[in-house]
Amino acid sequence: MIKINELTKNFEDICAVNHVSITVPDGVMFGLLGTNGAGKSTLLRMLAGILEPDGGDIYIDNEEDHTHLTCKENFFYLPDSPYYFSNASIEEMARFYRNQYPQLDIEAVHYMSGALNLDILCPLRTFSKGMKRQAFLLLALSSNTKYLICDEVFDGLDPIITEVMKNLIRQEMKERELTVIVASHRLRDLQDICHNIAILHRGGILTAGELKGRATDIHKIQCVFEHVNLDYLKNLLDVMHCQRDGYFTTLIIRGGIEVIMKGIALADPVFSREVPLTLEETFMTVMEGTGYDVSKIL
Ligand SMILES: Nc1ncnc2c1ncn2[C@@H]1O[C@H](COP(=O)(O)OP(=O)(O)OP(=O)(O)O)[C@@H](O)[C@H]1O
Repeated sequence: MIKINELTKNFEDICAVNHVSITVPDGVMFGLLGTNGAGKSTLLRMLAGILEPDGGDIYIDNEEDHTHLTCKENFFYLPDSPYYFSNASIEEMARFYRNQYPQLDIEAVHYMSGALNLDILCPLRTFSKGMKRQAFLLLALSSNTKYLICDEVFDGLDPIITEVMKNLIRQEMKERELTVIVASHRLRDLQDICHNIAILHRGGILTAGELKGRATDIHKIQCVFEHVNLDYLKNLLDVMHCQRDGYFTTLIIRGGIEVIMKGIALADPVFSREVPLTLEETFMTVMEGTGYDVSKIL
């Protein structure tokens, strides 16, 4: 388990990460979402031990000093543009990574490269962007680390390979409790694989919680009213977004679901029910709440 407590990083007068606290349970995929410049990469780089925090603590499996060698063996950090030697192939990179990750499974590298139709001996510089991403993801998964930290994970992958990679990651999470922390803007790709998310903005956390549970405390309620009094509802509940479409009124509301449903019942609906909120809707609603111009994102 990773526990981040009040983590802070400044670059001169920019506060890139501002007192962020997050807990990442074992065996899950944790998605870090946020606008450009929100602080996602900086947070990941501190987790990977590349950047020194200015404040706060990182506990890995209850150990505070995660720069310790045994901890490093448990971390694979995959940056947005991974480094490789000029003529290196997948096989050479596997041998290089084996110095840091003695548990790296060379057979798995061969198997996955074959399954993905990647030439294991071909220089990586001749690969397309998506092929390079596949190569580094398979190297990362074969390294058998407990934690995989990715700055963008499915970027550049076509829809079929994205599904293949998701399945490989799911398998590793299930079989050996691999924990993946990923910063990404590809919300649709994260929707069905992330267990937990945190939305960052200007270095701080806007919301965090389980994606499928109700821990984010944002709910989407579809209602039909004979006579709707939106002002009444807005006074009663923290209505973040409201859309009317024919008979239907769709409300996105922050708060506990029981309180929300009781509040809606007071407005005397003909019909009301909670419907699932997509990751995009969660993100847009949270960002709208900060006054962010969401049209910049879409
Ligand atoms: N090495 C650096 N020197 C100075 N400022 C930096 C440095 N790295 C990041 N920053 C600043 O810190 C803030 C957070 O940057 P970061 O790269 O963590 O954002 P991000 O959420 O990953 O953004 P994006 O989605 O665009 O990749 C930005 O304002 C950025 O300009």
